[in-house]
Parts: sequence; structure tokens; C-alpha cells
Amino acid sequence: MNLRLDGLSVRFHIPGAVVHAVTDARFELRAGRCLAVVGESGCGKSVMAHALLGLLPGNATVSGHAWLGDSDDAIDLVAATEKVLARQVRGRMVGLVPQSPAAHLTPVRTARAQLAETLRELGRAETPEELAERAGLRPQDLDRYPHQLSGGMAQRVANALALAGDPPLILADEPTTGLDRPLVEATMAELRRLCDEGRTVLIITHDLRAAERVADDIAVMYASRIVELSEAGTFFAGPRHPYAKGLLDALPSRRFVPIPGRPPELTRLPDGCAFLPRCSWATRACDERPPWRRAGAAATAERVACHHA
Ligand SMILES: Nc1ncnc2c1ncn2[C@@H]1O[C@H](COP(=O)(O)OP(=O)(O)OP(=O)(O)O)[C@@H](O)[C@H]1O
Ligand code: NI
Repeated sequence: MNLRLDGLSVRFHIPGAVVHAVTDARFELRAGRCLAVVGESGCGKSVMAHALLGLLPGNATVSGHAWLGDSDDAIDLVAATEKVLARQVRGRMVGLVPQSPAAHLTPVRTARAQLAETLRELGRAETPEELAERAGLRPQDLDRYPHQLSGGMAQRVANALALAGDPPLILADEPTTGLDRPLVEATMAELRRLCDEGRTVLIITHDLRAAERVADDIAVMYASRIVELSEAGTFFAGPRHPYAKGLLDALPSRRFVPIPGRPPELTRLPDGCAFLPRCSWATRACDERPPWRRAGAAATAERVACHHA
């Protein structure tokens, strides 16, 4: 199932200010492909994912479109009513693997009870044991309460809940945070498998190594905007945006040099390029907002927002 974001923006209204959490996100993600969204903490990654599920708090305003489905019968997730989101979208069309799964599990109920309830809500005939097996859990793990589960087990329960309705689009928000390397590998391999079976997968991650392993495409977010969209091979061979270069250079396996400075406040974003104060390429042209322009070969959807890339 295709997902097409067309100018998706999210604003939070707080006393005396407006937080620009996501600004004008545009990309198309096709069935069978995996997109990794990367970027520093607070740049808007989780908010973008939650906007797709109608899971934002009351002080949020969402604009633009997020078309889910194939052109004729696509649903605009931004315009969809809560009833449509609850009955048709969440769990059935879109599965969310949440950031910090332990916090999303109900503390007083066993893993089995939570899987059973989700399966019942979705009207699935599958048993909790069958679902657990698909997510790599053993039957005996099902009798545990969330506090008795290790980080990796809690992650698997969260994955099982997200997969219960067999959704064609999976959003995984930091699915590997707190896991050790073997579990990171296993989780990523599982997401890749879901994708190879034809599902559409969007992963949010800080872990560029993990992204390199599984993603077909990389979207780099900075201060609420997507500033680069590249195929993974192109990206890891040489990203276009100076911020993306900075992210790669900061990796211990590469130059291990951090990007100087800090991202701007999302309540006070400049009119021009938000990366300007941290950028060694900046010129006067950067006082004007760089357009979201095509980059690379015409056959690709690659784009970048930088005057000098
Ligand atoms: N309810 C809210 N009201 C006001 N601001 C909010 C609200 N929820 C999120 N924000 C702000 O929106 C911005 C984007 O947050 P988001 O959680 O999407 O970041 P992120 O990129 O997922 O970061 P991380 O990598 O740390 O998870 C942050 O500056 C955050 O403080
Ligand atoms: Ni997040």
C-alpha cells in the first residue's frame, strides 16, 4: 500500500507560542519499500508518525495531506474522521511499533491478555500463541507482566501488537532503542522481511547503521523539515545536504566529529535555511529558504533542500 505525504505540517499551540513540529513534508513511499527517517532528537520524527494515525494531542493542528492506498481508493489520513481512523486505519491499515514499548503496555495485564484483547478488537481468528510465534516470542513469555519482560521481550510484544491486524503499512518509531546488538539485528531483519513480503515500512531511528542495513530510502529531517530524500546507497556513499554529511561524519565508524552548535528552537524558526548557523557552506543565498528540488538521476525521487548541494 502506498503512502504519499503532500505538504504535511503539524503545529502545536502552547501558551504564547507555536511549535513548528513538522513543516511541509512531501514524499511517496511505495509498497515493498522501507524508508528510514533520521535526524537529531526533537526534529519532528515521532510527531510526523503520530499525525498519520490521528494520535496527536488536542493542541495540535495538522494540515496538508497524507494519502494512504492506491490512487483510486486512497484515504487522506489528515482529513479522516476519528471513527474512520479507529475502525479502519489503526491496527488494520497502519500498525505502529511505538517508541519505548514498555511504556505502551498495560502494567497490570499479562502479555497474553494484551495480545488476546487486540486480536479480539480486530476481529482476528488467530490465537495469542500463534501471533506470539510470528513475533519471535515463546509461549511461556506470554504469562509475564510487562515489568517481568526484558527490553527485547517488551519490544517483541509491541511488534506482535502492531502486526496483529496484518497491516500493510508499518510505522516503527525507534524500534531498536535500548536493545543490544543481536536484538537490533533481529528486529531490523524482521522489519526487512515484512517489507520484502510487500508491506510498506517507515522506520524512525537515530541508528544510522541500522538504517543502512534495512532501508531502501533515507529521509533526513532537520528542525521540522525533510531536507534530503535519497536512496540508501546514494546516501551512504555521499549525502547531499551538509546536515546529512554532518550526521554521517559524527558516526564513530566514520570521522567521529560532531556537528557544531545546536538545532534552533521550533518556536522561532528562521525564514531561510534553518541549518545556516551551523553550516560551513552558508552564504547570503541561505537567508532565503532553499527549495525542495530534485537531485540525482531523473528516474529517482531524490530531493534536497540546500542552495549549495
Ligand atoms: N504536545 C506537544 N506540545 C508542544 N510541543 C510538542 C508536543 N509534542 C511534541 N512537541 C514538540 O515537537 C517537536 C518534535 O517532537 P518529536 O517527538 O517528533 O521529536 P523526534 O524527532 O521524534 O525526537 P526523538 O528522536 O527524541 O524521539 C519537539 O520539539 C517536541 O518538544
Ligand atoms: Ni521520537
